[in-house]
Amino acid sequence: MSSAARTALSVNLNKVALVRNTRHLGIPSVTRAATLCLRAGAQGITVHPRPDERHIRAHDVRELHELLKAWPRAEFNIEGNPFHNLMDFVRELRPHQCTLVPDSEGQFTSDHGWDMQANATRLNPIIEEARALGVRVSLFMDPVAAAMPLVRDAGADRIELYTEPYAKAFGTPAQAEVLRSYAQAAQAALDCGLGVNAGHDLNQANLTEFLMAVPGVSEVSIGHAFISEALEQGYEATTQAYLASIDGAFAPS
Ligand SMILES: CC(=O)[C@@H](O)[C@H](O)COP(=O)(O)O
Ligand SMILES: NCC(=O)COP(=O)(O)O
Repeated sequence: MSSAARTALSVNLNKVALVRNTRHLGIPSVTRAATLCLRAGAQGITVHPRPDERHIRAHDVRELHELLKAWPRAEFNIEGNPFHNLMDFVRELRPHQCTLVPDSEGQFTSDHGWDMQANATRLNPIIEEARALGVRVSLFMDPVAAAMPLVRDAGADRIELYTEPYAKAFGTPAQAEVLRSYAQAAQAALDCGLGVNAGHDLNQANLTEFLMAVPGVSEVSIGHAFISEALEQGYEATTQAYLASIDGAFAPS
């Protein structure tokens, strides 16, 4: 195993809640999904409580916060737009990490990072408030190296690289060039003293090559593919498969 710090797996449970919400029966259970993934070795849980509550609802966030008290080594990451409902959860629950995402209220899914030229000034007090509450702050970002000093100057602790463009390029001739942009953005973030997270459309097929190419990834948050695969393999086997994919990136070459 290389000396590089191992990337943590944070399982995003949005899609468990999405299925749960289609009946008034409370199943599949979000908290049971979290328990099974944590038992299998996942290092964290992520949720994105969108304002329209299409999937994760406020009670899910509170129930997961309570559940995670029994898992002191696991982290709770709450994602959202800080100018919508995210800060209410940050102030009430003080999760280990909040990830600020520039989504509109009705957006189909997250599909871009912050424009720091346009938003750094209004983000700074939000970031300072969350950090004063003891919450690590990560900004959802496109892989643009030149933006990383602006993230640092805004006071954030980490970035989360938005990885859908990589997922789309995976397995195509464009993969190597796209990966270079992620590696350069990650290195620029590290050079600014920022931590590096990554997420969106990562899966068992594309994760290892991403982590082998992109330096210093502290955490990957994975949901849609993970839950899709868990429907077939189960939570335990799926968690173990992702942990093995992460280990594969750090195995001696
Ligand atoms: C920010 C991001 O890329 C994802 O974490 C996001 O949570 C996906 O949201 P949906 O699950 O609503 O597509
Ligand atoms: N921040 C990314 C995340 O939490 C899950 O994204 P996805 O795997 O559902 O695309």
